Amino acid sequence: MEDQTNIRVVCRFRPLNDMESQRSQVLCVNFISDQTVSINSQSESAENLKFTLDKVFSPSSSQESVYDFAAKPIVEGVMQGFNGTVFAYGQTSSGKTFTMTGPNLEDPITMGIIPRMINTVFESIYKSDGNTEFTVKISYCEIYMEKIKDLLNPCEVNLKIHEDKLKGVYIEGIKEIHVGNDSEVYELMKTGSDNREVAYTNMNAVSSRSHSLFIITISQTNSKDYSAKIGKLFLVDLAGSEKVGKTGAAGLRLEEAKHINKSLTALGQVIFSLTDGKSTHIPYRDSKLTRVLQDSLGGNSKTSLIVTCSPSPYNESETISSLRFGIRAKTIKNKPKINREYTVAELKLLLAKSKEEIEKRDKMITRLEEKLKNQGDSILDISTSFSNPGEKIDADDIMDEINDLKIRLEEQVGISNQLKQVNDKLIFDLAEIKSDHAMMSQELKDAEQRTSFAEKSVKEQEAFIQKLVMTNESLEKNLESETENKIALERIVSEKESEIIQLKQEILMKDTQGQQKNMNEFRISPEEHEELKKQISILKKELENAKEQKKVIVNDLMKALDDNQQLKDNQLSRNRRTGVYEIVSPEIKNLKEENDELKKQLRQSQVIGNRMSRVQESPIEFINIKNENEKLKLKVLDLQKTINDILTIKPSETKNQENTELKMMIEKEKAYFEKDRKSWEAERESIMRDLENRCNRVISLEIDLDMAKDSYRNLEKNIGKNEQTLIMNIQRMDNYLSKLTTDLQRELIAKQKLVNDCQFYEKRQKDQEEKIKLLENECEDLKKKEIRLEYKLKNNEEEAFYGMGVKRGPTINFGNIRKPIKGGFTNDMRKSMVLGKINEIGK
Ligand SMILES: Nc1ncnc2c1ncn2[C@@H]1O[C@H](COP(=O)(O)OP(=O)(O)OP(=O)(O)O)[C@@H](O)[C@H]1O
Repeated sequence: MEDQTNIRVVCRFRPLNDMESQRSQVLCVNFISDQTVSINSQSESAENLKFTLDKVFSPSSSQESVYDFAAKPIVEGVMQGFNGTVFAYGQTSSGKTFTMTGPNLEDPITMGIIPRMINTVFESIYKSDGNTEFTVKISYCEIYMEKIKDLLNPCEVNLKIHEDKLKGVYIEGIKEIHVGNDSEVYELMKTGSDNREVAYTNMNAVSSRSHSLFIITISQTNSKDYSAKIGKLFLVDLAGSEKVGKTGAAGLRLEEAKHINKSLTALGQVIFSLTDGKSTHIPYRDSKLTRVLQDSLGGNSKTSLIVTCSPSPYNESETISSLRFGIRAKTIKNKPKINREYTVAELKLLLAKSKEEIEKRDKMITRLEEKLKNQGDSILDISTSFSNPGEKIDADDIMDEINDLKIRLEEQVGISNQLKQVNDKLIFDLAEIKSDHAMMSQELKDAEQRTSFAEKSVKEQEAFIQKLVMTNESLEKNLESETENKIALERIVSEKESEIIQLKQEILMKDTQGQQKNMNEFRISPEEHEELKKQISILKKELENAKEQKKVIVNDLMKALDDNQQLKDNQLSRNRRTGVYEIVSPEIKNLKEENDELKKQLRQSQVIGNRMSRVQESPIEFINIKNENEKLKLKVLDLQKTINDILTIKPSETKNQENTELKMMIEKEKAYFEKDRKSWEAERESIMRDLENRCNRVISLEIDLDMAKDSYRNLEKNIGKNEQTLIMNIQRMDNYLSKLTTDLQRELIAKQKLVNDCQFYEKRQKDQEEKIKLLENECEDLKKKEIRLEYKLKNNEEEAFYGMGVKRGPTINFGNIRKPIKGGFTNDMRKSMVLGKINEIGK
């Protein structure tokens, strides 16, 4: 018979909060003892409001003390393979979340029941002997508006509840996460809490609008005797029972409140039905909450209920109703049992016992048979002794013997039933193993497929890498040719620059002050240089021509001057004769002097003419000539003026004729001078024009040069840019290559892992196959044994009923059990073990 235990119910009062203290500092509660509390109320008598629970915690109680009393025994039970539940019930803001979770998960003082339980679980695991393998799985969900949402997989918002013979009540499809230490659990708690539905209400700044369920599943496997246990722990933080008026709920909050109150009413109904002693139907299915808590309330679970209360008179009625709820729940009886599997040793013992019993029965049967033979067919002679043939026996002895046989028969039936159960279980395990086998074969196939995919992708990547390497090579070639181009260009540019420097030097040599503005940057191309040379030679030629012309002019002028001199001499002699000489002699003298000067200057101009031939070498010469020309021009003008002045002198009548002749001569001279001057002027202008052209040409060449320089700079920049782009491309290619290499390595590792997995699965599969074979053999043996047993039992029954002389079938020999019976594992455990192994391989 299963042991029944009551739900452990405690209540916890929190301190007054700010709002309550402002209303009244007085408490509505009297702590009579550590198990009894009474509420002061105007409406009801104190006696009615006295509540005795398993424990009462005052506002000063610590988190640790609540845990030690209300939760620690539950978690200890879970470690032994029991199911356990701790749930907090109370009005909104009464301290349910504070008690269950606590304000800080990792603070040893304020941490609530859930983190403390996790600590205890892991401590127990660490302390356990090395023969037991544990797995711890966490699930976390909430029931919000009658829908179950997976808090560790928030996209699942409407999970379904199912029930099954082996698993009991469970939430289908809920995410179960394996954990290895308490920090991992805290992380999951935080993640889950972030996904919870909470809201601000008038009563609580962070009020839970849903019931939360934190589920810890602890599986244990003993590696020595293969016994296995599974304990499931439900930690439930209910949404607050609340008065809509007080919380100020409206809209969505009101809808939430309606659902909360509805599910809490259903919980109350379940508790009422469980405890009224009359109900045959327990309305677990009325709400998701009661359905999930089915095992915790009246089922296979050790359960604690923590009723949280406010000590303020303002919440007096809610406190009373919560305590009444607790009192009612206290009478619920649960039937917790260890969720375990038979060990091999236990099964062996069971079989050995059966074997022994069967042998005993066989002996008895033989003896009875012998007796029957000795006694003949008369079954009426019951005075025959069983033990000593021939001796008269007592009828009471025979009746005792028959009773004894009956008891043994019952025992045999019990053993047979047990064996039947074991057999059923083995058949079930066999089916599971077969399905596992199929699953693993599928996984193996998948793994093989993945391996072939991986190999294919590795090949593709290798081809791609090959392609990239080729691209890289061609890019490198391009870069090389670009670099060569660049070097060639640089060479050309440097040649040009040296030419330009040369030209610059040449031009600098020709540079004149004032005419040349800023020739520092002067650079021309060789073509332009050639062009310039050509122009200079043309200029030279022109200059030669001009020189020739000038020579002619100078000769003419010299001749004219000689003629003039002669004329003057004649005039002088004539004047001497006529007495005019005295008058004009100073002017004539001056004129002569001027004439001499002019001659001198003309000679000089010949020198200048020669210098002009060198003008192409230096514009300075040209300027000098120009200046001298200007001076000469001025002198000619002066001379002209003097001649004019002389001509304007009114001589005596006798002189008039000579004067006229002189005038004519002077006019003639003047005409020569004028002609000469004009030709000089023309020559000067042509030189000036030429110079101007050359300057313009130089400027245009300078502009062209600047443009060439710009395009060179652009070219250089572009080359730089191209080079940079190429370098970047190469770097990118390098990076991509190294990434691909890493990917390849990763793929290879994954492939290796897959191969390992495959090997592991293959091995596992072989093991499973062996196990299946073993189990099948064992099944066969058991079946045979069962048949034999049934047969024997039937015989015994018949024998006992009819006495001796009953016809019996042939005797079946019992075969020895050849191999020990190994306890099977549940599917969950097997999976978790596999996962554990995979994780190990992964590490
Ligand atoms: N025992 C306690 N000691 C100190 N402070 C407490 C205690 N219990 C609750 N509190 C404080 O009271 C406030 C409400 O508590 P909590 O949120 O745990 O209430 P609740 O019952 O979970 O409310 P709801 O149902 O609205 O979610 C919080 O600020 C909490 O820190």
